[in-house]
Amino acid sequence: MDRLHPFEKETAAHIQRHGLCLPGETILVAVSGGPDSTALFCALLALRHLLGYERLVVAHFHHGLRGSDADADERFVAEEARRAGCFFVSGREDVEAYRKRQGRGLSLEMAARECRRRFLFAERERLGAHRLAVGHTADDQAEEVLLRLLRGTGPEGLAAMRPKTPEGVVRPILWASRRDVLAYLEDKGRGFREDATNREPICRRNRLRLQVLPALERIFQADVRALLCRHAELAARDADYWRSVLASLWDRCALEATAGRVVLDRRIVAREHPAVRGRILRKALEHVGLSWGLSMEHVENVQRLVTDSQSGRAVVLPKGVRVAVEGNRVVVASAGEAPFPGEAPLPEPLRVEGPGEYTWGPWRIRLTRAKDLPPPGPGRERKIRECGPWTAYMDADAVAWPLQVRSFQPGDRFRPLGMEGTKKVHDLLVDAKVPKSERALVPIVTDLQKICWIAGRRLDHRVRVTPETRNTLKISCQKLPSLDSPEEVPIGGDRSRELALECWD
Ligand SMILES: Nc1ncnc2c1ncn2[C@@H]1O[C@H](COP(=O)(O)OP(=O)(O)OP(=O)(O)O)[C@@H](O)[C@H]1O
Repeated sequence: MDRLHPFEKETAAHIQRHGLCLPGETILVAVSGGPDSTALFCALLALRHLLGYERLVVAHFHHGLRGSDADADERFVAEEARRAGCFFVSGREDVEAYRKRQGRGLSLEMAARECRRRFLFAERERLGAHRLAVGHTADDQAEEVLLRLLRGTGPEGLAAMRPKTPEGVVRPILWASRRDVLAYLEDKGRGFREDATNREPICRRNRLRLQVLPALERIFQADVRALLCRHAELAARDADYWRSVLASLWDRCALEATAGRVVLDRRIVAREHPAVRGRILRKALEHVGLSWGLSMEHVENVQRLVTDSQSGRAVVLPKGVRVAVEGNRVVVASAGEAPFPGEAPLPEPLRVEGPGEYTWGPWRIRLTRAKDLPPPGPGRERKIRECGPWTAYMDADAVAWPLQVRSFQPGDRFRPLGMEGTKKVHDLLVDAKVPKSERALVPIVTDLQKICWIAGRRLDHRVRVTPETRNTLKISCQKLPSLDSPEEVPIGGDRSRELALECWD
């Protein structure tokens, strides 16, 4: 122990304090070649005998970005592993291609992270490693706390990165600042690779690191990073407390909990303090798969439903999740599940990659390249005017692919064709007297950015066909016959005129 560097001693203490690894385990160390993960690898190597690991395996992921620099990073890490006598594994994926394929509006940073995680977890599984060690530091933690605070994640989110996660990811140098890391590497005479993009203010995280945190430290004349890390520790302690409170409350109030459906005892939930009620409702929403994309307003709406609404009322949340109150029960149902017995489940969102025929709920949706439109002029205007409310023509070049067909979600807004400002979709449906029970079945066509078309109602201004439009998409919806209403919804109707006139405003 005496021969250990202070950085290594501190890392050993952190590992032991949080129970990050046990003797006899195999650890997969994720090494980018940057200073943090190089220091992590170096410290874990030095602690190998003290902590009694069975094996250290080095994993490196090549993101297919940054050209020859990334090749050199891979060679550097492979060489470090070879010199230390450790087994080395590497993986590679074209992140840009992955991002395009996913079409979820992922940033390059997010796509890189997803690809890297997939690779690291798959390798851990394949090699039977017990832990996956990553080189996050206290500086990364401070950035993460600030990012989450500004994203409005709520108190639990401020716990940010934990030293150890339920999936077996461990962060042995989460205690260390970047300054500690650099001093350690210098003392050990270890080189590392530098990613030049880390020094450019190209994404929010980099801007926080390079501009905001230094400014805050100047203004407050304090170690703001350490204060933010302290917040994370306190928030983690509170989050652990809440977890145990919620577990026992869940046992009392969850009457049923399957993969897509949770039924809670409304009397118990309504009696609780709003802070507890909000958390138990969030837990139920997480249970049916809704953890991201929930705003505070969504949770407030659900709270109000539980405390103030009459039986039979429901609210629709992102991803088509519905919460309904029925007598003394609160039913939380995922998109494919029905909240009330006998009620049709909401259709799952439908991804539309290109022209073709699709089915979404009770609708047949046809998307074609509009070859039937005459060139710009009165003929084209007439054609659009006469297409009826269940068909729309859109400027194909104004659309960010892929399209999606989904139900109305609270907070949905769009700019109806011909209007100056935006309008709430909810208000549009209410004004159009669409019965509440049918609102969720109105097909809403969106692209990667926003709403494009509300079938039967309005097109969004952004995707309208103009005299400059070169490529046009034609989309139409037709209701499939059902046992209750064997008639198909007629195509056409009074709104066709209105729509076409708006088109040329
Ligand atoms: N290309 C990669 N291959 C393997 N592991 C990686 C790679 N990129 C990141 N990691 C792991 O994820 C951790 C956090 O990644 P992040 O991009 O935040 O790196 P960082 O804080 O700049 O660290 P480093 O200085 O090690 O690059 C890294 O410390 C490392 O353990």
